[in-house]
Amino acid sequence: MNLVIDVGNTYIKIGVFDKSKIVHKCVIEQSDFEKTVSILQNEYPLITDAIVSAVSNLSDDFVKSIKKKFKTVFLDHIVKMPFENLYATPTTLGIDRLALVAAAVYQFPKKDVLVIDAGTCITFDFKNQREEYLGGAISPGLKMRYESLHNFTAKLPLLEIKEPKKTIGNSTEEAIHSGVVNGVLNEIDGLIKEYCNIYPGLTVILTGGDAHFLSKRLKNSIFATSNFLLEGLNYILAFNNSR
Ligand SMILES: Nc1ncnc2c1ncn2[C@@H]1O[C@H](COP(=O)(O)OP(=O)(O)OP(=O)(O)O)[C@@H](O)[C@H]1O
Ligand SMILES: CC(C)(CO)[C@@H](O)C(=O)NCCC(=O)O
Ligand SMILES: [K+]
Repeated sequence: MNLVIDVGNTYIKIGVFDKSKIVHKCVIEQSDFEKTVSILQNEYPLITDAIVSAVSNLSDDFVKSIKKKFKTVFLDHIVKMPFENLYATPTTLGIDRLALVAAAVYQFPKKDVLVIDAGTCITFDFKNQREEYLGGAISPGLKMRYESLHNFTAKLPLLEIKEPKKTIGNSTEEAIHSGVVNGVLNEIDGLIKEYCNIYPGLTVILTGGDAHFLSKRLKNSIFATSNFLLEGLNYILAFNNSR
């Protein structure tokens, strides 16, 4: 069994996989990591291997504690990937984006796929039918947009994410919800449309912490899935262990 760990910008997401099937998933704060891994180890004593993807530098203690317990792959720009990376600056590409593209290659081989990950940031990542990764886009996530309106102004309150009641926001709160939520929805719908103009048979995946909230409100047809990145990491682990 495999322990699959996605260290995001805000949370750590952990999946336990039995071959290609996810049997357990949790989202935790960074500070609960050690405790959670011990609990999982007791619950799933058959875990032998682990893979870690991190968007930031991991502490030496973190690396040591995982290595001691499992045979571990730390995803970096050198680990072998099932696609060709045509990003102009491949070594600055986010590790999480590498994992998302790997998931797209395994689940939708020989297809044009756009992966949208709505988390701390919203990332767009495109791979074509030839399994070439071309790049995409990075923009602020929902929570970040609410926070930046508050942080960079004197008067705007910090609001929790909420569906706007109307397009024409008629109060400060409604105007912010309309701007942030409708802004993100129109951005996603608009970019999907632009990609579809170039790649008519495009498959669109929406994942990340805000995928569920957004998917119900998007015009375009998409696959919404919360485990896409973890599945990508599990595939990369299998791919590298079989070599
Ligand atoms: N229980 C929750 N607490 C806080 N934010 C949440 C929660 N559930 C969903 N979210 C949303 O999830 C987003 C955070 O993204 P995600 O859960 O994908 O993980 P992350 O580690 O923060 O980000 P990433 O993986 O993109 O680095 C925020 O924009 C927030 O609106
Ligand atoms: C964009 C984020 C922050 C999204 O988690 C991450 O993928 C990252 O730090 N990327 C590095 C820059 C890049 O991908 O080109
Ligand atoms: K993201």
